[in-house]
Amino acid sequence: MKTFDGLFEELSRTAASRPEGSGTVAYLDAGVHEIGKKIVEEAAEVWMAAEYESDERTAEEISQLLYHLQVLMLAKNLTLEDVGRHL
Ligand SMILES: N=c1c2ncn([C@@H]3O[C@H](COP(=O)(O)OP(=O)(O)OP(=O)(O)O)[C@@H](O)[C@H]3O)c2ncn1[C@@H]1O[C@H](COP(=O)(O)O)[C@@H](O)[C@H]1O
Repeated sequence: MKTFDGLFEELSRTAASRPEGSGTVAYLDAGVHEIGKKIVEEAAEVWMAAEYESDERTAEEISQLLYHLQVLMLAKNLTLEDVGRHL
């Protein structure tokens, strides 16, 4: 099972190596504005799933929101420590 920190390490490597066909690279190239729109979309999907769908679907939507938040962190060169010190 993947953890939040483990995914961030993986995405950091992906951002540095820029493998062919990576969705993460495509989002990073699209920029903060597009990543931000994706975060708002995924947040709404989390809300709708929590109200009207199963726990499994809600967990899936939460995973997608967490992914897009991490992509934004990478786009802004923010580290886990930058975020963690506000928790
Ligand atoms: N965990 C995720 C992940 N969660 C969500 N997403 C992206 O978020 C999208 C889900 O959003 P939607 O439900 O709106 O689906 P969609 O309509 O197809 O969205 P769009 O791609 O059109 O924006 C997916 O299509 C992926 O592009 C993710 N993309 C990648 N990962 C993981 O990130 C790692 C690196 O991925 P790549 O960069 O693609 O190699 C791998 O371990 C992947 O499993």
